[in-house]
Amino acid sequence: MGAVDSPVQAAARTPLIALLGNPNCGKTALFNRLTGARQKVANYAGVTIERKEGSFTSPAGRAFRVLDLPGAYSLSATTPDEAITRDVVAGLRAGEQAPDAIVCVVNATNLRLNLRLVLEIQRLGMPMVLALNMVDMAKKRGIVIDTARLEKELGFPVVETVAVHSGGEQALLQALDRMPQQAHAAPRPLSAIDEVSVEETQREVRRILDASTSYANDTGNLTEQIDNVVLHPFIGPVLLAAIMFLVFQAVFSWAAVPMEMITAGVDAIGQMVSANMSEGPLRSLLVEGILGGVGSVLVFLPQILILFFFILVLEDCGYLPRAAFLLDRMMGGVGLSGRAFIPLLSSFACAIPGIMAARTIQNPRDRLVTIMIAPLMTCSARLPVYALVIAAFIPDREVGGFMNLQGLVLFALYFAGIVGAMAVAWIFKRIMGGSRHNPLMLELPSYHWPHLQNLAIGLWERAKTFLTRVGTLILTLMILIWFLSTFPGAPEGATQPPIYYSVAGMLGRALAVVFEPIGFGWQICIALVPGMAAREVAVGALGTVYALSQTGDELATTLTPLIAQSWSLATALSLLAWYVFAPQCLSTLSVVKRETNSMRWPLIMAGYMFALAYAASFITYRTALALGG
Ligand SMILES: Nc1nc2c(ncn2[C@@H]2O[C@H](COP(=O)(O)OP(=O)(O)OP(=O)(O)O)[C@@H](O)[C@H]2O)c(=O)[nH]1
Ligand SMILES: [Mg+2]
Repeated sequence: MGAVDSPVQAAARTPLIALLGNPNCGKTALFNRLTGARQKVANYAGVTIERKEGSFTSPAGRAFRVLDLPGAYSLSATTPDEAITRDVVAGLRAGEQAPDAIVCVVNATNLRLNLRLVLEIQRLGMPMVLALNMVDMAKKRGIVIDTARLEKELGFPVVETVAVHSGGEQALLQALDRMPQQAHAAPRPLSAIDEVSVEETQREVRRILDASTSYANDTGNLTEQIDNVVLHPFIGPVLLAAIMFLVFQAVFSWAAVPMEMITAGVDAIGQMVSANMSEGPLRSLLVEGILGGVGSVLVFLPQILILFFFILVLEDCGYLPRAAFLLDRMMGGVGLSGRAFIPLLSSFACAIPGIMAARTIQNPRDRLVTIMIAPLMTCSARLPVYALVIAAFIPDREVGGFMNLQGLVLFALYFAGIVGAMAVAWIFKRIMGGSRHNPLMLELPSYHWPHLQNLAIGLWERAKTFLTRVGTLILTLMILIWFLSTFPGAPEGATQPPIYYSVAGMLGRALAVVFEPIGFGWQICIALVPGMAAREVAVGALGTVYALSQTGDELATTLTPLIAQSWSLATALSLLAWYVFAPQCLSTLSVVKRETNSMRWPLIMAGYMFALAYAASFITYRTALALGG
């Protein structure tokens, strides 16, 4: 395909428009509104880090393709995600044409900052529309924008949008319909942007604003008042700690009832199947393999959703960049930038989006260190393992009148991951030579109430992802594990349960040679292997392994009491320590390879995490044994 299509070809294809603007101005919300997509929207800069394409049909029946892009402050790109935006707009990406038109999205409450990029883009000489987004907030704040005047000053159409209300995109659709259909010439080269100096651009922004906006009755800024408390040097950190603490308490206390319901449901199905089928391999596959395995993972859905509920609320209301701000000093101490906060926080969901979000970090060395420690943040796939072991070994007791001991232990595990990450970052910086700590430059968005629809979509997407994982990957692995754990059967005169003699049993016993010193018996070792594909599978695998290990008639499908009987406390604690640090996710390693463009870093990552995990488990196990655990 040539870089420039002939006019005939261009007219025949569907026009491509690109949504462009500063970070956090509502591009993705607008994209979702236009296309019905469900891309992630949140109240901080740097949510979108890749181009996303969608399509829609305008009221006049014209088809459009539309691109959502990472936010950028300027097209003289500095971070890897901004570079994506620049290259897409200028048509520099291999095999991709430049967009036919640009929709510049701006935050109407912050035009002074946003217009600079608009003027830069204008120099590229492409057809443009300005979407004055968040006009609802601007009106509330008493900011009056004369759109007709703004349109005249800029020389291209200006429309008002509210990306979070249904119908808030109508004016934009109409403007797109009014755009001429014929193809335009290719954009001017990017160097056109630098033809006018930054100072000159800034003067122009001021002139346009003076002509078109006024502040009728600025009611005093609520966001500033909230920030006086939230960013207070003493109250701020205390509040942050309190919020984190509350989250972990809630994960345990709120989830109890729905978890019991799921367990009861799975048990009921298991009993029904047992009662209606005759004893044999098929019944074993269904009850111990599938229900025992999948059921023991499924039960963690409520806890995962509660954790995500809090993360989504914090993301949507605008608190996250404040937390980054509060922790900047502390992170600077180990040579990380405050910018690393959001990638690291995302890693609590899953290290993969976290590692990708590190693209928003400008300094390559800072970015690399952030990537290397991201998997030490406790991802949600570890939650089932933690929760299982905690439920089996830590009594459900109140401490100090208001804290729950189990929640406290969970908090400690998350904390251990964070402390480990900080220590590793410090060492990496020592080895690689640290860069100077630059003060954090981060835009603090206005607070707003979380949008219920965003929350609902976010939770629904989470539930769907989890259930799909359970229904596909985990189910498949569980069936595989059942087969490996069942065949070949026990020999004549066997003294152990049949699984001991199976393929999985043999593998487990071989691995146990390595893991015996940290307290893992062959049954745990069996579970560690499939846990590499998906951490939660370890729980399911334990479910199957212990169900099959039981002798006698009494078959329980509930794993908690089984492991409580079979493990010592020292083994349980050692397994927890293992899960805090061990590299157990092949997809993470492959994303690291992609993001760093080398095999070296994923190998180093796997190596250091394995060493760290073994050391931590060894110390934990030996200490616990010495103390009589
Ligand atoms: N009140 C109001 N809030 C909005 C509007 N548009 C977006 N938001 C909110 O603004 C925040 C940012 O929205 P996003 O769509 O994620 O912004 P973005 O421009 O894609 O941000 P990046 O991907 O980080 O560049 C979210 O919390 C949205 O809910 C609007 O028109 N009015
Ligand atoms: Mg976005």
